[in-house]
Amino acid sequence: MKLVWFLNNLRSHDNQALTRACAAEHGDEPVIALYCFDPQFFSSDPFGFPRTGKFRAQFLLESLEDLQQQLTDLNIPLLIRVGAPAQIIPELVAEHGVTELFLQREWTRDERAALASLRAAPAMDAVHFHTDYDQFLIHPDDLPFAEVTELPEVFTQFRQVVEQQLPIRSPLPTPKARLARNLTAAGGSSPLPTLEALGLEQPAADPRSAFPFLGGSSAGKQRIEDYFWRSENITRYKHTRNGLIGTEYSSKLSAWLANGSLSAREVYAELKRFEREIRANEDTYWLHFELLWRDYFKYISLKHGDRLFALGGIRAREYQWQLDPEKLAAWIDGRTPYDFVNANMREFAATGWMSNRGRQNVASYWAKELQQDWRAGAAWFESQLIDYDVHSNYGNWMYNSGVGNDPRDRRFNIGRQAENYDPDKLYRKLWLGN
Ligand SMILES: Cc1cc2nc3c(=O)[nH]c(=O)nc-3n(C[C@H](O)[C@H](O)[C@H](O)COP(=O)(O)OP(=O)(O)OC[C@H]3O[C@@H](n4cnc5c(N)ncnc54)[C@H](O)[C@@H]3O)c2cc1C
Repeated sequence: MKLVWFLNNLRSHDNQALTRACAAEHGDEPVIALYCFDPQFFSSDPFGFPRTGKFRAQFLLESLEDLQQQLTDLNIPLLIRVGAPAQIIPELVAEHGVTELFLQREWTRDERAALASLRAAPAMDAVHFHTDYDQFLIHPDDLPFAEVTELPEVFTQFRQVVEQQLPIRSPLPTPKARLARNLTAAGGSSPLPTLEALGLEQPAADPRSAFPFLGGSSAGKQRIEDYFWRSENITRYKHTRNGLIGTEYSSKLSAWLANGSLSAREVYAELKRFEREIRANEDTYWLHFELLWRDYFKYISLKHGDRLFALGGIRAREYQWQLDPEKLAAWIDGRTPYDFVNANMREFAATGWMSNRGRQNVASYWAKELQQDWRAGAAWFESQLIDYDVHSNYGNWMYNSGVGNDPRDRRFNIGRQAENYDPDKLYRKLWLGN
């Protein structure tokens, strides 16, 4: 029996692990799928925040429900388990005679540790692991560097190299459906846990939210349909992307990309099709540009490993960091001297979403103006963000805190940012009232 262990690749299309497991050379051998709610990602972090908060947990449950339906259409059961993979997977191996395991390759600290514990389980000795990088736009094997250590530290240099020389692989098709009897292999699909069972409360819907979308590939594809093809707002993207209010100022694709219900390759392929069939302009190009930022932070994390989480960051810079619990609470609650910071933090607390402009400002305020431990800010984001992605979150936090890859080491003038991006105070009024 073959087991596909789903991580942040929650889709049945353009999925290397699933495609390999279903490949013809393996014949009709049963294929089963698994998602593990790993308790380490639902525990409290060192700053006391739940590592996965209610907004992302809700989005994850919706994504899994959608994935389970997609896999059912392929006659593949999706088993759901709550527990450490190093315990759950060996049990499945022993019970069902699993001989091959297929998964997306991850490299960050906690994901590596989970995999190392799994490999160490005696039951796994006879299991063949197949791992593939599947979260990038540009596959690591296609990079023109012999070693990851040769990757440029500055985004522009990275972009110039990858943009000019490199192919972007086409998305893989969804595998063919298996025989109907495969659907009941290993006892068939299992129900999802509730939010309450995960120790979280149901988030209240806020009508002001800029991210009112559901999780899952179906909703992600619908968002591409709406943002690209129906409204054609993608043709205005570069001019609207610094907006603060509503669903349309930016693509909002990040949350589906983060848990892999959409792949970066498929977004890119759809963008290229739109450019061929409707229009290509500077705005449509800019989405490609931003997807390269996403890849860049993944490569920076691949290059620097656990330095991603170090106080001195990848630059090993020494600042006089402090951590004042009252300042942390005031920042989180939106009670700072800056109404622009407060509006963003209130939006974040109420919805799990914040614009890129907001994220830059509140991070700069926390780390550069207050000089508070940037990792506490990053941890609050990790807890709260619907679109949390370990590479993008810690990479951007380092960048904005002066310990990452910003060659100019900028500090935001928050008063001026508020005037430029919220000149009529509409955004601040929306979240703070009058
Ligand atoms: C402090 C801080 C923390 C952040 N944490 C995360 C995070 O955990 N997860 C996350 O996906 N993004 C993170 N970002 C990056 C960025 O803010 C979001 O990707 C973006 O706001 C998501 O909205 P969108 O999908 O509408 O983006 P768009 O503007 O429509 O961009 C399209 C896509 O490009 C990628 N992208 C855009 N900007 C960036 C960027 N600066 N870094 C990496 N990728 C980018 C995203 O995948 C995004 O979906 C963070 C930024 C900051 C300043």
